[in-house]
Amino acid sequence: MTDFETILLDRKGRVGLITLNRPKALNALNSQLMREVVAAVEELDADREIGAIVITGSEKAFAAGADIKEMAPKTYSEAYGEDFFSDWDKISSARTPIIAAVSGYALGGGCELAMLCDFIIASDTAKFGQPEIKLGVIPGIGGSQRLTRAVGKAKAMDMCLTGRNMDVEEAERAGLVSRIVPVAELLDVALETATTIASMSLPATIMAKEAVNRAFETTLAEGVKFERRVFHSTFATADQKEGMAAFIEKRTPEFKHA
Ligand SMILES: CC(C)(O)CC(=O)SCCNC(=O)CCNC(=O)[C@H](O)C(C)(C)COP(=O)(O)OP(=O)(O)OC[C@H]1O[C@@H](n2cnc3c(N)ncnc32)[C@H](O)[C@@H]1OP(=O)(O)O
Repeated sequence: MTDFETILLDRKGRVGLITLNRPKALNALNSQLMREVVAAVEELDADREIGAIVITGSEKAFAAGADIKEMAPKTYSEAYGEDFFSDWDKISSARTPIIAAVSGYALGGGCELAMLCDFIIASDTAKFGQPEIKLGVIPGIGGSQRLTRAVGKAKAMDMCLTGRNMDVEEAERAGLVSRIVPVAELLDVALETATTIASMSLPATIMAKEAVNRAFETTLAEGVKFERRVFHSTFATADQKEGMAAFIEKRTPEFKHA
């Protein structure tokens, strides 16, 4: 396991928990934190004993965005030359389901990190925003694309052009957040949810994630065809036999994740 300084990595049964841990900077995403989050996701994703991942921050801030102090002096040729922020794409390539457990500020890169996860469970104190416009830039980790897909053009334009924050009720109504829970219960609910996911057949959860994500990248007809082919392939797994046998025998399935 890698040593981490700006995140904490725990394993809780079949769930991997990544906690952003730069409290003095409200979890501002500097290059070290970014490297560590990507490395932790890759490590957990490669571990067949892990069936779901939770990424969380502190009560005050999931993350207040990319580290403005680190980023401010960058030149165009540095940003372009190093393909600044492209490493974050590795999070969306993870096959294991990832839940963002968001409390407090999820701004700029913080909102984008939450949207790189598969869904967001938020506390009643969560605030989401893409305030980059106020800094003279635009989102750079997919905010203009993923926010638009999540909440539609009108709200995404409003957020990206004014830089205003959404409170959690607005975010839930708009479809950015799957559930709102009291702040004191956020981590427990996220871990319980992740444990539920991790108790399902791992091949089936990976296939379900891939199928839902395909909906954003293809036509309806192609997406339905993709889903059907993947559905057919579940009949090659031991877990399909076990899941259906367990239903018929009125018992809890014992998935082998194979
Ligand atoms: C990835 C891209 C391309 O999409 C771009 C981005 O993500 S750009 C960044 C977008 N985020 C922001 O613009 C939010 C910046 N932060 C704030 O507006 C405020 O900090 C706040 C509203 C979230 C919270 O305000 P407050 O409670 O008053 O706390 P502060 O005193 O402002 O902050 C405490 C401490 O944290 C540092 N901090 C906060 N955010 C960042 C950040 N994004 N980068 C670097 N540092 C940040 C802040 O400077 C304070 O530290 P000190 O200066 O006191 O040492």
